[in-house]
Amino acid sequence: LILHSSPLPLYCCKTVRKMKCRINPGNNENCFVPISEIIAVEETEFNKKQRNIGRWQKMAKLHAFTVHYVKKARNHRWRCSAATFWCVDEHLCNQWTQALKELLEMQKSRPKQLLVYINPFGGKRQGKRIYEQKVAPLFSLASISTDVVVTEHANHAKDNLFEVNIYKYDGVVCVGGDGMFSEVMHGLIGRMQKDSGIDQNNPKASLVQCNIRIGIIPAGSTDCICYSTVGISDPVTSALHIIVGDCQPLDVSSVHHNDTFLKYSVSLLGYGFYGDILKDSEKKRWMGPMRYDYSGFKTFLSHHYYEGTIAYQPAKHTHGSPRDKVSCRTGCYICKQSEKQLAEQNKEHGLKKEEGEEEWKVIKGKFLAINAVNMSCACPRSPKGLSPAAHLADGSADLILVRKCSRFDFLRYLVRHTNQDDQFDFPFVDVYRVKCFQFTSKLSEDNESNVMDVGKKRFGQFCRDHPACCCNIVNSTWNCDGETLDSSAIEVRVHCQLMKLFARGIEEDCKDEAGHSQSSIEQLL
Ligand SMILES: Nc1ncnc2c1ncn2[C@@H]1O[C@H](COP(=O)(O)OP(=O)(O)OP(=O)(O)O)[C@@H](O)[C@H]1O
Ligand SMILES: CCCCCCCCCCCCC/C=C/[C@@H](O)[C@H](CO)NC(=O)CCCCC
Ligand SMILES: [Ca+2]
Repeated sequence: LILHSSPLPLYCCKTVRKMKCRINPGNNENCFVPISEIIAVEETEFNKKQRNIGRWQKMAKLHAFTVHYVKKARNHRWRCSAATFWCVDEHLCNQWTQALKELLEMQKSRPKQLLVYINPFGGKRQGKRIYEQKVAPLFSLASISTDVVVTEHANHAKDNLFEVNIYKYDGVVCVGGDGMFSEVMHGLIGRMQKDSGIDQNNPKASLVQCNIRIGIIPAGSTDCICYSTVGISDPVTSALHIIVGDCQPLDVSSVHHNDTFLKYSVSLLGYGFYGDILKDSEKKRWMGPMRYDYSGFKTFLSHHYYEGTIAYQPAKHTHGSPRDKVSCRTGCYICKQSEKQLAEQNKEHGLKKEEGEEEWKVIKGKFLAINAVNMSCACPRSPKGLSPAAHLADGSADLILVRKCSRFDFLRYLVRHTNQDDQFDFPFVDVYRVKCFQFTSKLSEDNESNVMDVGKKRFGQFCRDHPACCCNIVNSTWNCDGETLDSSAIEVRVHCQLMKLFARGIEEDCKDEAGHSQSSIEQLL
């Protein structure tokens, strides 16, 4: 929709929230709105205030309609803006309204019915207010009907997803943080496997893709998944991505221990530093999002390292590397290629044979942190994330090994998560792009081979009681997307594009001076 240069005698006024378009066709300030970014079209009553503009004042009767559309602001923020058009010809006005409504009806990827779960206790406990004040009015404007469940306890959403008729919905929305998203994801993926007769406890099982998209309205403490897939943690922006029906496939890792399914992960699987932060911060939930800063500082000072063995299979199917200078962006070429290649491989060889044939690389050592990330893990604390070049949907994870080093060096490493310097450019940091890996701690290896004597056990207890001790005898815990895992020995496999989000990845910022996006010219009406 080109707002000012229509050949028809339609006029646009700067009504609801300033819109930079003019009725003068000679003016250069065009405003392009792709149909895909129109939120709604409404017949509008022309009130006295609006009529009271110069030459139109004398006209007898004016007919009008309003186009609500996505306005892209800076830093990936989206807002709902509106432009009202009017003319004297009622038939012409109706024709425009009808034509635009028909075009909107043709946008088949838009959701019509959503199931919404709100965690009232996530983050700063604002979930319910955020949904009611900022999101529900937009859904209603876009004629989306919703069934809303305010959760009453942890796992409420997950359990509910095994009971309801999920197939009548076009998507599931979670209002909360990464933990709430994880619940909904486990519910949906688990339900899909159950309905297809797939045993989640089999680490080699080919999981069934989940085509019901999840939308995240950020109201948590880290909101890493939202930030990494949209570029900002902002409820209105996320609601608009849901309304326009965006679709972003996402890799999911399955985590097993001895043929028992533990959890799925989409963002961070962290042992050592991030596991210890999480374990400590759980006791401080009352502090809200601040708990991570408190526990982060404490864990940094404790400077614990852990001994163990990692075995991994490199992700040979993907063209990218974790040291690339380019990041995953909307319509990412590498993600598309990986998807194609994996599909071909699976067709030719079958998954089991392929994995069985490939070599495993083994690394033993003492680590301050072992992090496996399926996406960059960008969040407001670290805008480029733990692995800036990680891809959302390439079927691989970046395995980051931070070996034992001095506190000062570890601090230098952490600080690089917040600036433009390369956090992998340290002799004590290694990063690999993998499709699966296994970890066993030295302690559990020793336990299994029965070499652990009583003295060591006592020493282990001593170290737990004295966090200032950096010794390597106690186990850490795995932080799986913000939840702790019970087992330290795990087996992880990345499932390429197992699920989909209402998002489009991070868009390249290409704003003109007026702040309008220049993309999607082909889609213009
Ligand atoms: N009504 C509820 N009462 C208690 N816990 C809940 C309720 N609803 C959901 N939960 C649990 O609360 C946990 C944390 O929620 P959420 O992720 O929304 O917030 P957060 O932990 O502050 O944010 P983040 O995960 O981004 O750090 C989730 O794992 C979820 O299982
Ligand atoms: C001197 C300044 C140093 C600053 C260093 C900042 C580095 C920050 C990196 C943040 C990476 C977040 C990864 C995301 C993990 C989420 O799945 C998880 C659930 O929400 N959050 C945490 O575990 C919470 C993790 C909180 C970490 C602080
Ligand atoms: Ca990935």
